[in-house]
Amino acid sequence: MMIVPISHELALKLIESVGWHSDQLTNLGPRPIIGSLSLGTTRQFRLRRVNENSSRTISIPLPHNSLLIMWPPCQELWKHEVCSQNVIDNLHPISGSKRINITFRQFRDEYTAEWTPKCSCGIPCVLKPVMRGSNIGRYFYMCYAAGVNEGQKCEFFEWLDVSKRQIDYKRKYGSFESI
Ligand SMILES: O=C(O)CCC(=O)C(=O)O
Ligand SMILES: [Fe+2]
Repeated sequence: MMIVPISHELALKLIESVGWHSDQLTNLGPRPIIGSLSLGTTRQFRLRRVNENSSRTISIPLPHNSLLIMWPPCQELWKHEVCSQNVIDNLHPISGSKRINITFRQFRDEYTAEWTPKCSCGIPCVLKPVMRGSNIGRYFYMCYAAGVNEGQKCEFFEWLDVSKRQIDYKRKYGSFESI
């Protein structure tokens, strides 16, 4: 059983489709667990590896009342999408062609905006995993623009020290809820 504290985010959305992405780690922290409850019409949830050029994908149908859990390191190693679909032959008796998605995410206390460094452009950085080489498994902060728009970025770089972040948080606020 997993108890979800009320500080955690519940996002309720009408999701027809969402393109290839990994969920941003910046406010979740490394290795998040993300739950996605589907209601209404069935959609295909597709996964592909971040670093593979091949078009190989895994497809998982998300029928009414199903709970998909993205365990770590899903966000680090995989991208996901929810495909739009021809709904003529896939109507739910109540919602028809509509799908409602409730996403459960834990926004960890020590990864709020307060703890996110700002890059040389003056905007909060994004948190990224190292995907190859000797530092694989570590995380670093980089310019937000570099993450979304290669070429228009500053060169800001800062390692995340997970243990130090937890210690700093405890020192400042005295308690630690998100372990
Ligand atoms: O609709 C879903 O099941 C997943 C939605 C999603 O990937 C997201 O909100 O980041
Ligand atoms: Fe997502």
